[in-house]
Amino acid sequence: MDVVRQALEGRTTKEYAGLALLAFAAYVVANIIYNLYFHPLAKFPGPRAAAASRWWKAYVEVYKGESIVDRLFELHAEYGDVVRITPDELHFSDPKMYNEIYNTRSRWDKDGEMYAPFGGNSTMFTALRYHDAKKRRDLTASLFSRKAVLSLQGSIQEGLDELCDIISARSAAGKTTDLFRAFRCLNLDNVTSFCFGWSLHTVRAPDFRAPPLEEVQNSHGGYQFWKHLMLFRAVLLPVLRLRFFLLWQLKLTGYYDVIQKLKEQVDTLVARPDELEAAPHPIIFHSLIDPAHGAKLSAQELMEEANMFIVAGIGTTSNATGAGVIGVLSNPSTYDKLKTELRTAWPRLDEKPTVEVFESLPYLKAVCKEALRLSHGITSPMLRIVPPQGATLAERFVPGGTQVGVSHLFVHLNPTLFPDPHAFRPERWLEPGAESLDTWLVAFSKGPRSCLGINLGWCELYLNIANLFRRFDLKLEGRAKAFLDGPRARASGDWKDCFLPCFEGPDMLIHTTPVAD
Ligand code: HEM
Repeated sequence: MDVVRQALEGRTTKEYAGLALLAFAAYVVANIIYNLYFHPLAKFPGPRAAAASRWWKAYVEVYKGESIVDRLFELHAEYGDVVRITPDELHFSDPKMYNEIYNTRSRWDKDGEMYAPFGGNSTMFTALRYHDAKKRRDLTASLFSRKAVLSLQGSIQEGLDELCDIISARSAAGKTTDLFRAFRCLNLDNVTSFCFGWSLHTVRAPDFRAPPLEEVQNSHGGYQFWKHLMLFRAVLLPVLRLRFFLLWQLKLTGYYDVIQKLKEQVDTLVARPDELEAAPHPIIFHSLIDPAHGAKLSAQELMEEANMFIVAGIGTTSNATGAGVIGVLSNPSTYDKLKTELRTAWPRLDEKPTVEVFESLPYLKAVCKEALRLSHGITSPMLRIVPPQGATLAERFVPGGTQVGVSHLFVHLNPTLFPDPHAFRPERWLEPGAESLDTWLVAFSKGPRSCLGINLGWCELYLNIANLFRRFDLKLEGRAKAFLDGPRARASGDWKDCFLPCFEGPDMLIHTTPVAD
């Protein structure tokens, strides 16, 4: 210490700054040398720049604006089944590793950096530890059971009826419809009415350009920035929150409408829990607020949990619907088979079948599975932390603390499991032995952190596809947002990986003609 003190004594500010810079440079160099030669993952293959520093991945995702999944396909082709893509992170390409990492036995923590941009770790989705998430999950799980979802299918069908009326009116006026936007609106309305008992009726927005959704869509690009820049996040997130707060105070429209409505509801229910009785059906607040003992979570936690359901529920379901629509329209024989099956099961338009009937239709089911396969659910590798004792993955020992993941694309686009993987081919789910493929449909993920909303997601998807293709003749105008027809060299086609796929391609404009019975 004396040596350090002597070295620092009597220096000018400039010299102090120089020394600090030198110390920092020495730290960076030492860190790089450690990462390359002495780190427990040093023997795993991958680009040297990626092994040296986290900045390589940040460079690809933030500076170059690329999807890491595209790089991962190239890297696995070069280095094999396991690739080190940051000093502490491994990605696996073998679909079998998906089941090793995301399964009911393993209760590995989520990675803090990946989930931090969604705001703290106070919700079920962002809680890093399994036990914390489970406590929250248990509170609302019954609301998302198959029985509960089926009992509320009528309200989802009502929303679809309104959407179909709007599409019919547009068609009568000679307008095409951006079905990607239309279904995002519908899914937002569904999530709020299912979870909170009210709807903003965003399907009524002109051209389905609902301000809350346009804002969410435009803010997706920021995800990679916030994920990587820890320092920025620590300093800027409070500033950003202040901005949100000010905008909200100024009563600007957009996502603040949603937050405002939620806040009014939460404040009312926390103050007067007996008002829950006025809800049209069981909602999440029945589970989170006990009329006898008050709220189980604070008002702030209730708000965050509620907001999380919206974030989790809109993009995923509408992406799957979009992939289904594009997929069916990309092949005339798929279109004809689906229409024929739907017409037989639903002969009179005014007698709408239930979702249980739709679930029994083999071709529709295969279309929905193919839509989920090619929309992927979540596209980023969902990083999990190997527990302290380490684990054996792909026949190699992986030390505790390592971030590991398998992107859904490496399962869904695996050519051995799904030959000609980019093709939308529902028939693959109907061929002999196809039941075994179900294991590899991982759009909702697997294990204890898999999707809580899976029953709602399936129910919406069946109803969306069935109603659209039974009630309208559809024709794609030009090229659409592509899940399927993007350049094959880029696995991601027209989207960028922002946790979910974030679309950059042209609008999904569809000519719709209402059909008579
Ligand atoms: C097709 C539709 C959907 C797909 C493909 C999907 C996919 C997923 C995936 C892959 C996860 C795991 C995320 C991770 O581990 O990082 C997840 C989690 C979750 N999803 Fe979904 N989701 C869909 C619809 C919904 C809906 C409609 C809701 C509810 C409104 C919902 C609520 C949730 C919640 C609460 C979690 C967090 C579970 C936890 O961490 O324990 N999802 N979803």
